[in-house]
Parts: sequence; structure tokens; C-alpha cells
Amino acid sequence: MKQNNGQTPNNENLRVVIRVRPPMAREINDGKFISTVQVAPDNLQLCIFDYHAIELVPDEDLEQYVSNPSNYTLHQFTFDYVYDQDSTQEQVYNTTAALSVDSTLQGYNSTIIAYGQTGTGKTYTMHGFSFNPNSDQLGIIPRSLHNIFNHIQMKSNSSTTFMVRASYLQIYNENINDLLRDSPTLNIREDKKRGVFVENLSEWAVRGPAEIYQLMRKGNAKRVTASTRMNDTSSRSHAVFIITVEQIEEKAEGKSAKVGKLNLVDLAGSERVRVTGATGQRLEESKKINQSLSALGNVIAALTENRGSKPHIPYRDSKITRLLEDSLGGNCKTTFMAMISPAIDAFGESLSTLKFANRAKTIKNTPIVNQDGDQGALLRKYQQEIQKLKSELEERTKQPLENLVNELEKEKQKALEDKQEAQSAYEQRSKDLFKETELRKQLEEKISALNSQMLVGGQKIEETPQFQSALEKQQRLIRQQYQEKLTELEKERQSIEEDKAQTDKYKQLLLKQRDIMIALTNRLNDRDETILQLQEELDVYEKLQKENEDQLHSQQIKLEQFEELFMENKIEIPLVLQNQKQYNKEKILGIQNDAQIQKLESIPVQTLHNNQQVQSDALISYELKNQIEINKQIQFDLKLTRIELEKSKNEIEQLKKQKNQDQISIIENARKSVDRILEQLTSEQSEQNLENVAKELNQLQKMLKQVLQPSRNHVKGQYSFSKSTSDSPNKIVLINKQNDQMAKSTGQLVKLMQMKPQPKQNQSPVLSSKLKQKQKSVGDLWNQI
Ligand SMILES: Nc1ncnc2c1ncn2[C@@H]1O[C@H](COP(=O)(O)OP(=O)(O)OP(=O)(O)O)[C@@H](O)[C@H]1O
Repeated sequence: MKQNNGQTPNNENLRVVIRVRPPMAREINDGKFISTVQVAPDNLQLCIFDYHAIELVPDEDLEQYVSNPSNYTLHQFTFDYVYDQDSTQEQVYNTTAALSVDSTLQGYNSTIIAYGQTGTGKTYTMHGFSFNPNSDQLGIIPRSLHNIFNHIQMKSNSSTTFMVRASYLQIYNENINDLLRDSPTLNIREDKKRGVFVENLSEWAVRGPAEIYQLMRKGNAKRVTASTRMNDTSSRSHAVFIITVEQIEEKAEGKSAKVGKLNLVDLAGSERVRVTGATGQRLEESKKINQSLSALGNVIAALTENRGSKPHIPYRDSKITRLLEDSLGGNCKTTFMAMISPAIDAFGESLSTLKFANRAKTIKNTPIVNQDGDQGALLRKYQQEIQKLKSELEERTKQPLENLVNELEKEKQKALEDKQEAQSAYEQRSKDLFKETELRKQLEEKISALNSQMLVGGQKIEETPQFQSALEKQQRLIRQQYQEKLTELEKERQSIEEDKAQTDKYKQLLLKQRDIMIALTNRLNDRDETILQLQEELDVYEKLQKENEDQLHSQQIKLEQFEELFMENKIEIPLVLQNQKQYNKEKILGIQNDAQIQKLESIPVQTLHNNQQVQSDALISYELKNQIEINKQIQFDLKLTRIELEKSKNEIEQLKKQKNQDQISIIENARKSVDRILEQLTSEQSEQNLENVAKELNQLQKMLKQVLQPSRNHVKGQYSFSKSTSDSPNKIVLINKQNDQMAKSTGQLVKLMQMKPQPKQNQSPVLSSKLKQKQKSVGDLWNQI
């Protein structure tokens, strides 16, 4: 038994695993299959049996032959993990690939390389032949992305921002092509920050599983595959699916960025041309594949052989080794997955694959977390861009409507000019076409006119075959030119039509926008008008108020004049006049208050107007209604006042007239009575005369009482009213004085009436002088009355 580095490797930066694929239909002979591979139950060791000259053993002896140890040599290998033919895609992912994904999420570069003979299951392991997220066939690539998105989901509440991008390339015949975008052949570059990378390779941001499948489908469709003897869909190129995970974590001490990269490499399978029988293009492909794989072997050999302190590693011998430079002995955590077939036919390839894998175990990688400030540059750039766009949007939102309207106006003008230009070009072209047709017609007419005059060999020239053929040729030429011209003109016409349609469309759009602007402006104007109307209404109302106020004032003055007149004439002020005065007084105060209220109410409207805000229509109409109601009320009150005033005037006039007539007649009677008394007193004295005088005096007393009585009452009323209305003390004194004078006059009269007259015959000179005195005092009394 040959031991190949028997210990379990302990190199977590470079892991090597083997996967044995199940036998395929073509490898199973009559239901019998002899496996060359045996996997230890610990999944760490594997034995491969080298059966000696087995091809010479007849089928029926095979079973017995393989069980005899002397017929085989055993090769034993130890790896990080060995998957037997029953292993599932899920197991492979969980025990191997998941570690690489974890490393990527920690910010490391990780690579998984699927290596092996053609048809051993590299593509099956890396991709799986399914795009159904729930399929157990799913390979490492879709499972890795699912895992990454689950991780991001779990961290959704943390302060970490992620960005996942994918690229997909193939190296076919030593040319690098982008599988996700049409592009010319790409080149490999290297710089200190990024390490080795493919220049201009497209990167696609992926936000969920659906997008991953879309990219995989797209890339796989472009990848070169072909049906070979060993594999129906044999990959003819090396394919690399690159997943980049950028993350920025916001911590109290600041932001920290990490960038992890996961390279998932599905190498083309090595093949023995003798076995595959490839020719032509397939042969060329095979050669290139084998060359690049042997370059990979050389790199691994150089890395694992002890050749001094700084050995030369031939990375540049092939595109794939150059591309995987970081993964092979550099800044990367790498996993080799070597696939083998258990079939006897594939023994040679399987053994060489195992030896290759065994050698790779000793490669030393030195991965570091990509964590410096420049990492996560793209994510950071995106965040900055988003910030910039946000502020730009804010700025745009702030931009006044006017600018937009002006811009639209300019665009509209431009569109109109374009349309006019297109129209005039179209017209010009139509004219040209018309001219051309006319010209052609004229030429044809000229030719036929000339021809009709010429004769050749007795024949009209146009009837000769030469002429006919020349004419036909000429006509064909003209027709062709004409046709060409027509096509050209038609094309131009179509393009003009298109331009016109475009312009019309544009114009429609502009008209629509203009209509919206007009509608907006109209609405604004309506509101302005409403405000102006309200303002006008308020002005009219104020004016009306003013007039009412003035009217009330003048009424008040008139009333006061009437009052004075009444007082002068010692006539009681009618109650209606007093009420009216009081009412006016209240009304003036009321109006002042109303005016103030109105002023106050108008404040919000003015303030709104100043602030260029628009009060709601409902509020405005409500206020307007209120104002109209108040106006109506005032007008009604004024009418009432006027009617009351008119009424009072009439009453006053009537009272005046009545009072005067009553008093005049009483006074006239009194005068007559006094005249009679005087006559009797001055005539010859007799008892009869004196009795008559006494009667007359009595009557006079009654009459005077009649005159005085209402005056007293009136004075009393006036006094009490004045008192109750808190009139001025001067007025009260004046009224009392008048009262006293009346009382005095009445007392004198009563005294006079009580005097007893003397008989006439005993009348002495003293008596006659006394009589004269009495006569005088009666005269004085009359004057006083
Ligand atoms: N573990 C497995 N279980 C079941 N079927 C498998 C397994 N591995 C490979 N196969 C089948 O084997 C066939 C060849 O597999 P695949 O195309 O993946 O090989 P390959 O190594 O990529 O070949 P090539 O290098 O020619 O592209 C496929 O039909 C695949 O379904």
C-alpha cells in the first residue's frame, strides 16, 4: 500500500477536499460496476485501487479478481474531507463551501477551485443543474449567495450596510470574456490595493436570490460547452463566478469597512484526447485546456517544492494561474475540490488528480482581512452619491415654480421653431419634387418632338431598333434615377413626418403643461378677485357705516336743538324724543363698537392677504354674509329711527299748536276778565259792581289756576325726570326758580281777590287813591302774567 502524506492536514487557509461522483450509466456494464475508490467512514481518508492488467480479465472472473489483494496496488490519501458517491449537494456546501462564505463575510478573499477530469462533476458541484431555490440539486454558487443574503437579513437590525455584487467570466482558448455583458476580450491587471483583477469586468449588484438566478442563467448561456464522448455538456472554458461583499459598520468610534471576495472557479476538465477522440475545434480547445491545467500544476509544484527563499512561481504562464495568483500562495483562503470518477477507465486520471490535490495541501496562503479605510469604496461612493442626489432633489423641490414655467416656455418656443423648420424643409422638398417631375415631362416632350422630325432609312428615327433600344436604355436610366430620387424624397418625407409627429407630441405635452399652468394661474386670480371683492364690500360697508354715523350725529344734534327749544318754551319734552335721543346715543356707541369689530374681523383677511395666503372660500362667504346681515340690520334700524323722528316732529308740532291755542284762549279770556274788572273798578262804585268784580276775580282765579296747573305739573315732571336722568344741578336750580315765581304771582292774585271793596258814596280821596293803587297792582299783575 502506498501512503501519500498520511496525516490529516491542518491548514485552514488552504483546504483540500475530494468528491467521488457516482458511476454514470455509460460506466456501468450489464448492471455490474467495479469501483476503484473506497472512502473511509471518517470521510478523511480515501483508497484507490490500481488493479493490475484488469482489462485482460474476462467479465465473469472480474469479481473474484478484484477481491484478491495480490491483483492490485492500493494508494491511500488523507484530505480535509472526502465525499463519497452518496454525498449530497447540501453536505458538500455545509461542510466545505460554507466555511469559505463565512471567511468572505469576515472580509477575506476566498476561493473554491473545482478541479478534475472531464465529466467528474465540477459543474454539478459548483452550479448544480437547477435554478429552483428549493431544489436539492443547487450547487455551491446559488447556495453561497443564499447564505450571504440570509446573513444580511439576520443583520438587518444592526448598523451594518451591505452591498453584494457579482461578476462572471470565462477563459476560453486563453481569452477572458465577460459572461454578463458583451465586451471585447478583457485583460488582467494588478495594483497594490486591489491585487490581481480583470480590467473592465462588469459587476452587478444583486439584492436577492431571483437576481442571482437571472445572472447565472445569463452567464451559463454564454459559456462555451459542447457534447463530448465523456460528457454531454462538457465545459470548454474555465469559469469564474466572483461575489464581492462590501460592508460598512457604523460604530461609536466611527465607520469601519470590510470587503470580502469569493471566487468560485469551475475549471474545464482535463482530458485525454486519445480517449475523448476530439478533433478540429474540440481538439484545439482540449489542447488549451490541458496547457492551462498543466500551468496550474506547475504553479502548485513551484509553490510546494522547497526552492530557496524566493522561488519563481510561473503565474504568468496561463490566464487562469495569473487570475488565481492571490488564491495560490497569496492573500486568500483557498479550497481545492478535486473531483474523481470511481470507474476503472478513469483510474489514471483519478490517481493523477489525487496526487495533484495531495500536493496542493502544502501551499501556504497568508490571508488578511481587507479592512483599511479605502475598502468599501464603492459602497461608500454609493452612500455619498445617494446623499448628494437627496440634497439635489431637495434643492430642486425648493426651486420656484416660476423658473420651471420659464424653462417650459423656452422649450415650447424651441419646439415650435423646430416644427416650423421641419415644415419649411418639407415644403421645399415637395417643391423640388414637383419641379423634378415637370422637368422630366418637358424633356420627354422635347425628345418625342425631335424624334418625330427625324427619319433613318426611310423610317422615322424613333422607329429604328437602335433608337428604340437607346431610348429604352435612356428611359430605364431616367426611370431608375427618378425612382431613386423618389425613394430619397420619400425617406426625407418620412423623416420629416416623424420629426413633425415628434414635435406635435412635444407640443401636445407642452400645451398640456401650459393648460395646467393656466388653470393654476386662473385659480390664483379667482382667489385674488374674491379677496378684492371682499375688500370692496368691506370698503362700501365702512362708507355706509360712516354715513350712518354722520346721520345719527346730525339727528342727535337736531334732537338736542329740539330739546332746547322745548325747554325754552317750557314745554315738556315728549317721551318719544327722549327715547329717540337715548336710542341714538346707544346706536352711536354701537356703531363705534361695530366699526371696531369690523376692523378686528378684517385683520385676519388682511394678514392673510399680506402673507399671500388664500383664505378658504367658505370662510370668506361666511364673513360676507355676516357683513350683509349687519348692514341690513343697520339700514332697518335707520329707517325705524327716521320714521320715529318724523313722528316725533309731527307730535311736537301738534303739541305746540294745541298748547299755544289753549293758552292763548285762556289768556285772552283772562285779559278780557281783567279788562272788565278794571272797567268796573274805574266806573262808579256800587255794590253791584263790586260783586261783579268779585265774580270776575273768582273766574280769573280759576282761569289762572287752569293755566298754572299744567305748568306746575310740567315743572314737577321735568324735575323728577331730570333727577332720574342725573341732569346737571344748574338745570334743577333754574326749574325751581321758575316754580317759585309762579307761586308768588298766584299768591298775589289770591290776595287781591280777597280784598273787600268799600261802598261808593263813602268814598274819600284816600279811598280813590287806594283804588288807583289797586288798579296799578292789577295792571302789574297782568304784565307779570
Ligand atoms: N455527485 C453527483 N451526483 C449525481 N450526478 C453527478 C454528480 N457529479 C456529476 N454528476 C453528473 O455527471 C455528469 C457530468 O458532470 P459535470 O458536467 O458536472 O462534469 P464536469 O466535471 O463539469 O465536466 P466538464 O469538465 O466536461 O465540464 C452530469 O450529467 C452530472 O449530472
